[in-house]
Amino acid sequence: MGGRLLSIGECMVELSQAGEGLLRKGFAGDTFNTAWYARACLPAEWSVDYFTALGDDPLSSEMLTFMKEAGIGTGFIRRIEKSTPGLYLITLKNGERTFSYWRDTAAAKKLANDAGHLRDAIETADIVYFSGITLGILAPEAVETLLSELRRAKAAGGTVAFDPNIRPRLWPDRDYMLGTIEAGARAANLVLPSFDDEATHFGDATVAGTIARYHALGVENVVVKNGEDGATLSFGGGEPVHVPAVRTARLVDTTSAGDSFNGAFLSRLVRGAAPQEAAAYGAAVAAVVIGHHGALISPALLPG
Ligand SMILES: O=C(O)C(=O)C[C@H](O)[C@H](O)CO
Repeated sequence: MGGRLLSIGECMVELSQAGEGLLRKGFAGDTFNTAWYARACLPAEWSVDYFTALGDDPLSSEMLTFMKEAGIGTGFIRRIEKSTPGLYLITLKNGERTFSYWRDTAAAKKLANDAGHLRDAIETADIVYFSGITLGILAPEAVETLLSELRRAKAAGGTVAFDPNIRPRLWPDRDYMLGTIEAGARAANLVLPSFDDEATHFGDATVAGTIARYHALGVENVVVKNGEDGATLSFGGGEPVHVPAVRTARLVDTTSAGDSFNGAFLSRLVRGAAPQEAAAYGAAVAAVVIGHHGALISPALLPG
């Protein structure tokens, strides 16, 4: 049986290294990356839609075509006059990535300005996915609009999945950032944080500490990703389960490791796989993704 996954956030123009003095242009952004990997891993009976706002410029049109060609639904994407998409550049040091951004005026900042439009998209989805980056690019009123629609979906019995994906540069101050990430988690029933981010920003000493903190906020299901130390899952009050990472033969670029894990994990979970089995698949997909440059790799390279 099929269904519909909706991912909400910002897709940017991505510049990644392509040899001496050359940059490759791609399109990526955390929630879009997750949509991409979910699309690649789900059967055709499932649809995957992306929700954002784009400009009316040629690059926005190119991005839309790219999404459509990947089989991702673009029917809810609004175009905003005289706007352009954001852009980011990946700089690598031993495979570990750093990002530089040009996104302050991106059309995506207006994605949650229309509550009715958000509701139309969210109401018909079986699972909705968003991140701390989605919240970080929005004005406070728009954060509230988005979160209230997500709370509604959760109350109606839907799955709302959230990756805190903490990017301090997006936020005006630390307290607002942490408070808004917590509000995002409370609107969700599945949270997929990365331990290094949580340790750095929330001060968690252990993975168990991260799990306990999200359960204390009322989140039912928590999946903590911890790089090469694997993932720990705590579902519905059961005992936490550890799933090891899959070793990669060559580490090229860690961009999108967590996003691809999320997409592959959700693609199995929504079809009834046990969380542990879904996480093992997420780990296998992420291990392949970090062997290549940029956030998105060809679906043909992914394990089945
Ligand atoms: O950092 C961001 O805002 C991005 O969305 C860029 C990358 O694709 C993303 O961070 C990878 O997780």
